[in-house]
Amino acid sequence: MKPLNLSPSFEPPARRPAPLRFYGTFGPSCRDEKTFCTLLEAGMTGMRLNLSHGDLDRCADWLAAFRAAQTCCGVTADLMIDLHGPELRIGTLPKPLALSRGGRVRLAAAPAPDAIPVPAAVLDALTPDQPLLLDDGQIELRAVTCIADSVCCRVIRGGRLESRKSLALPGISLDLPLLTESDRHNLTLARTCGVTQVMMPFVQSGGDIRKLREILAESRLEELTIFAKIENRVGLDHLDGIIRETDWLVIARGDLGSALPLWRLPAVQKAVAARCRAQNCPFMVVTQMLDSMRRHPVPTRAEVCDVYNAVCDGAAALMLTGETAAGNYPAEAMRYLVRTATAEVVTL
Ligand SMILES: Nc1ncnc2c1ncn2[C@@H]1O[C@H](COP(=O)(O)OP(=O)(O)O)[C@@H](O)[C@H]1O
Ligand SMILES: C=C(OP(=O)(O)O)C(=O)O
Repeated sequence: MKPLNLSPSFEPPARRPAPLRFYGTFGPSCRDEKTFCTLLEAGMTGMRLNLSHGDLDRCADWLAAFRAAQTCCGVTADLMIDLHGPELRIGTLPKPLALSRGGRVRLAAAPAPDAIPVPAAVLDALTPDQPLLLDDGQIELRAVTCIADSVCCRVIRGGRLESRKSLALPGISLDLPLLTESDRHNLTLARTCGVTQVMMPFVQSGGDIRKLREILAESRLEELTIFAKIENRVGLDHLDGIIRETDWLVIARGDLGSALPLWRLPAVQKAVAARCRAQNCPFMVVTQMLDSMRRHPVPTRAEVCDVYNAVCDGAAALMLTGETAAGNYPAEAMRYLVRTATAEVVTL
């Protein structure tokens, strides 16, 4: 594997940008006024809508509840849209699929019973033995036979696969457009929906951010703050150019963790943080910060340490994803996130 062109630095942050920002993610567990009020009272400063799971117009009720909660609590919060962009995901399944180790499963471009729907570009790129990582690497498949419109895979690591989960093809880089048709449609709705910030997935170069700025300007959305997600090796290789162009950088550990051997992720996170600090670029750390709180009301010791370490490394924002979107304890998770990140330094 080519060495990453990043030198780690363990210098303490020059300054802690204040105040810290905290985000939750909309989803089935986080869509009513009461929940939003609890999150805002806990210190949340903004919500992110992941457009890979639904368009802005389909979330009108959620957005109205979020606005009502801000009025009720007397605060103003950010509304961030996370574009679909060139991210690879599986399509919609009629029902979740149970995949067992050693079993076989078919990938197809068109919906078919018991097949996983994937973009046609994925089928074209697959060759026998190519690994596929699904749902941030929870599930692993290996291509066995590849024919034009269908690929048969062996299940290496099984699990329960739900609709629209992430898909990574280690070692393969597909040339996909910066924005999808649905992204362009959502941008036309952004102003009326009160969007204040936009997250761009799989940023590959400073040029991607310049292009996004042009598109935002054409849509009269130039005031939106841009958050560039670093999610793969190409993004890491072009980090300086991306930092120069973006307003914020996002260390998006879900997809980034599938693009590298997972044990290298902590060192890469530290190195990206150091580069952001050196160039005075505010950055956000995201994904699985309090993942066990999807199922439990109290986080693990390792999770609270991860949150605090991210702040010590200079993160100016932290975001919860599945913990608020689809977890059982969204309010408790936000409370732990804010309290841990803002806990006083201890001198012994
Ligand atoms: N807008 C939405 N509509 C329905 N479900 C959603 C939405 N956003 C998120 N979710 C659910 O919450 C989970 C976690 O959210 P997120 O981390 O944004 O997605 P993912 O892990 O798929 O990138 C998603 O996998 C999905 O099940
Ligand atoms: C937040 C992330 O992006 P997504 O939820 O789109 O996978 C991530 O990859 O860490």
